[in-house]
Amino acid sequence: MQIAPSGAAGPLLEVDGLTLAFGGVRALSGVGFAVQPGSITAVIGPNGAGKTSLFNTISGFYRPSAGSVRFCGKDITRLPAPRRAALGLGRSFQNIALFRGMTVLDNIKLGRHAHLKTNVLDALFYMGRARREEAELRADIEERIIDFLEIDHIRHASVAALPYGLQKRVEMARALAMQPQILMLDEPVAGMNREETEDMARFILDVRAEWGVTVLMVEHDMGMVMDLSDHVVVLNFGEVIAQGAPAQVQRDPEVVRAYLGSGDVGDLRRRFHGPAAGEKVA
Ligand SMILES: Nc1ncnc2c1ncn2[C@@H]1O[C@H](COP(=O)(O)OP(=O)(O)OP(=O)(O)O)[C@@H](O)[C@H]1O
Repeated sequence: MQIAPSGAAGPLLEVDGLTLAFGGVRALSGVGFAVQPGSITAVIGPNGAGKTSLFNTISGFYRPSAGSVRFCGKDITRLPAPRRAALGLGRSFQNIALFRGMTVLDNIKLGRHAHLKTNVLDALFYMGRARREEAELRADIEERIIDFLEIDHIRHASVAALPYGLQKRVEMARALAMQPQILMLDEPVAGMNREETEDMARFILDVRAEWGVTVLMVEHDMGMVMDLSDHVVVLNFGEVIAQGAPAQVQRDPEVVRAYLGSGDVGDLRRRFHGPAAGEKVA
């Protein structure tokens, strides 16, 4: 099942020479990589490496001082964030950005509004079409996204009352309701326990397999990154220091150095694979 066509051949998203500074701090320096349609691409890097700055620049919240962002072959570098969302760039946030006083269903509906074809004038003069779209919208949300993410039982619950793992899932549902071609997930399993992490990993794989949505994520959980990703981009101090297949990136000496302030190679191995059987973690 695919909710949006993947568009032009070639990379779905291309970032080239992206540079961003906050006063004297260079958050991004000439960052470049491509996201292939149907792939799962992960951006990793130590704290402060520039991952969130990169996400905010791709989705249009920050304006880069140099470089470009191309989506489906089109230059979108100067496009405001809502236009990018309407084109098919959906995203979730590191700190959940849901309307906590609203229900799950209402939060998801807000995501879908980025895509409604009816504008205000249309709505005034062609109420029939608006109502049809509303009905389709409800069916779409209820039958597909809610079922898919297994949140049927909480559709009328207030978001504020939900456990963290479920709130993250609702945020993903809202992003999916935008019918994105690419789903950008900012730390999708941060703060989750092992079971919640495994559930979310399964949903990410299913989003790609069943909905044909390309995934770009920032994530600190190295086990998940290495298990799920086709392509890994490593940032350090705002620069891409390595990129490639997970196995290739793990062996890269620059990546090892970037992650190893302590010089302890075992630390990196644990970050990538978790503790070995019987191993005590300090
Ligand atoms: N709004 C801002 N104003 C000033 N400096 C900022 C701002 N946002 C980020 N920075 C700086 O830019 C650099 C990159 O930060 P960023 O948050 O993008 O890194 P990150 O890789 O996402 O870190 P983390 O893993 O801790 O979330 C850091 O030096 C940070 O202090």
